[in-house]
Amino acid sequence: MRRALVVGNWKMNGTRDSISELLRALVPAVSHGINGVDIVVCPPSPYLTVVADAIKGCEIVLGAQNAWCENGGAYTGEVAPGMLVDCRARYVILGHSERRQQLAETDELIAQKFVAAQREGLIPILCVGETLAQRDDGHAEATVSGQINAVLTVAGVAAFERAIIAYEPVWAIGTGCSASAQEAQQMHAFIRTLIAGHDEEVAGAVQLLYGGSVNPGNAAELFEQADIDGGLVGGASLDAAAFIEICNSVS
Ligand SMILES: O=C[C@H](O)COP(=O)(O)O
Repeated sequence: MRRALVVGNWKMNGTRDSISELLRALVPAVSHGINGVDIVVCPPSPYLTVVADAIKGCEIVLGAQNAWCENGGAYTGEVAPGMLVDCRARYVILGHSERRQQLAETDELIAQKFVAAQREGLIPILCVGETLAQRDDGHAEATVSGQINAVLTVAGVAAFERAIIAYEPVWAIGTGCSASAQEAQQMHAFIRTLIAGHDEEVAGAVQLLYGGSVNPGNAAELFEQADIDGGLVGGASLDAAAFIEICNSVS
C-alpha cells in the first residue's frame, strides 16, 4: 500500500514575514498529520532553516527545490545536496520544467543531480512532463519516458525505491488548466508500466505525484486515480487554507 504524499513547492516566492505567516496557519492545522498523508513543503533555499525551525515537532517534512550534482567546490551560486541535509531537508525537487526550460537543464545533468542527492541521503522528487507542442505532436509518452530513462540509465531502477516521480505536464503548470483526471491517470499508469519493465516490485511501490494547477476543486478527483499517489502543488501551496484542503482531499 503506497502512502499518499502532498508536496508544496513555494518556488521563488516569500519573505521571512510571509513565510512565517503561512506557517502560523499551516503548522497548527497539520501538526498531527492529515489522514495519514505525508506533507512536504519546499521553500526557497535561503529560508530552509527558518522553515525547519518552525515545523520542528510537527508532521510537516522539509524539502528543497534544487541541488547541484557535486557536493562542494567552486560552483558559485549553487547549493550542495549535503548543505540541504545540513539544513534538515529530506526531499529535493529535481528536473522541474522551469529549470529544464529556463536554465537549460538537460536529462543528463538531472540524472547526475539525482545520484548526488541520493548519495547524501535526500529523496529526489524527479519532475517529468511534456510541453503542449510535444503532446499535440503525439510525443508526450516518448518525452516522459526519455526523461525517466535518462535517470534509470545512470541510477538504476533500485534507486526508485528511494525516490518520487512527479508528472507535471508543462502546459498545466501555473495556467489554471489542469490535466483532466483521466489524462493524468493515463500518464501515471504509463510511468508505472515503464518502471515495471525494469522491476515490478519497485513499480508497485514508487509514489507518483501529479502536478499542474492542482487546487481544492480538482484535487480529490485527481488523487482518487489508481496510479496517482498525491500532488506536487505550486501556487495553491502558498495559501494555507487551500493547501490544507488539498491535503484533506486524499481519500
Ligand atoms: O511544482 C509545482 C508545479 O510546477 C505546479 O505548479 P502550479 O500548481 O502552480 O501549477
